[in-house]
Amino acid sequence: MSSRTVIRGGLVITASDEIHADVLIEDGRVAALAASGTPAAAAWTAERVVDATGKYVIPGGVDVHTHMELPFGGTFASDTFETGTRAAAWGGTTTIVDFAVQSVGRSLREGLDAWHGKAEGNCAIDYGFHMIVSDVNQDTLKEMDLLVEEGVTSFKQFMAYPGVFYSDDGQILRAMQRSAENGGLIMMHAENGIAIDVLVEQALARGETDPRYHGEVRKALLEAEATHRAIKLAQVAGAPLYVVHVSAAEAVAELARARDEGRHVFGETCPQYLFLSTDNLAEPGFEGSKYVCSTPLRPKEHQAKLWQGLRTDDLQVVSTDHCPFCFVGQKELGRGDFSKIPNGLPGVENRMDLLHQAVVDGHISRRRWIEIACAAPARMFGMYPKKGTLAPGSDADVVIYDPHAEQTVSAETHHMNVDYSAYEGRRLTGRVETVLSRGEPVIDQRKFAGRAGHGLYTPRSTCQYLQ
Ligand SMILES: NC(=O)NCCC(=O)O
Ligand SMILES: [Zn+2]
Ligand SMILES: [Zn+2]
Repeated sequence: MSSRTVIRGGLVITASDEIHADVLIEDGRVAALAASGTPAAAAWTAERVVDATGKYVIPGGVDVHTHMELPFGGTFASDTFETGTRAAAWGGTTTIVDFAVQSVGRSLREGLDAWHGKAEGNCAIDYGFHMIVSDVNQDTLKEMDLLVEEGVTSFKQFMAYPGVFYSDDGQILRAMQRSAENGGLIMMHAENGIAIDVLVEQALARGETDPRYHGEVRKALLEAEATHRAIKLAQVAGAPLYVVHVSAAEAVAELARARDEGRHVFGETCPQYLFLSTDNLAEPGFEGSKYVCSTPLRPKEHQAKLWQGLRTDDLQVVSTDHCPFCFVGQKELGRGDFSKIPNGLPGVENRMDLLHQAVVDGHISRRRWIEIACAAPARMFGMYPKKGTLAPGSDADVVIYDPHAEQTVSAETHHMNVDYSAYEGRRLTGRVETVLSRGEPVIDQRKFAGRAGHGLYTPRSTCQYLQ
């Protein structure tokens, strides 16, 4: 039996258009859009009519960098797929791409199966997977081909974290060569981890143990150097490259230069680098641990270059790198030694609102908001136009967004399973009102109406900027 919903009277915003239009949804997909008030739109009948007058009607957010339940530093990221995807929906995100992890000595398949096991039946919104490749060998390289065929088309490698996720330049080159052949996209954590470990050891020996030293040893120059090296390795391999969580102005410059040369090099940044800084890492007592992530927060001056990169398309995507650890019992593991603080910040619920605030503040346009948060991530990782836009045939992942509502961000009211907010007390203009996932309400007028298990696994095609 077919089910129909009509959303009436809102301003529909996609990456390319803004139009006062009604949206007809049939069987979980967008069936048609028509200018509000026209006879075509007026003729539509439906079981459910949503009034969006005075609101924005936007595609659901696509967050292509999350770490639900990630094992890190002797503990696990505190959001499960159930709690994390519910929180994502509250924040207007309707698709996540999380990172399955290959452990050293194990196969990609084993890691991927484990992540399917964690996610299946638990998600409130749709999800896909990238694969973290921690152990490049002949078997792994062959497995990469199979994963691309089955819809896991992107692989993260780490130039940081020696002894954990780290790959050396030879391993990186081999994986890049393979991805040049099989169409996969290498996602790079670009920091010189070997040099950073020397600086960590020296800082600790000087008694510099507070969280702020995490930012000092993970130098912008070592992010820039690794970014440059990754770009050159990709060039040698003839492979495209996507650099994750870019935080340093110097790294943006490396990306810009490569793009000016016409290379297939892409960059992602995250809200924490746009809205937070080393001032947060230096908060008194052990408060700074709440802001420990890698790449680290940078001095405020870097933010202008990140915004500029987002406006000029030297950076294409804003994702969260959502990787929450509670202050009590988890971040506290690093009291007396900043290198033992689990790395990562919560944010899956905050991204769409923070980026809307960037619209209000004049950093980006409304359409660029949708581009960097919905359309570009969907294209980058092979999900467009099913995800990331509102067009006939797209999944009806729709957010009714109130651009005038005021909110104060707080751990008291957020839905992420973590005991603090990185944005505590921040006043924001704009708020999610209703969220549909494939036509079904997940958030209905600020009440949770979804269910664990509604979210489906989404296999992906290869990067659509290269097709
Ligand atoms: N970013 C971070 O600090 N934690 C998550 C793991 C990663 O993305 O490197
Ligand atoms: Zn990383
Ligand atoms: Zn990450």
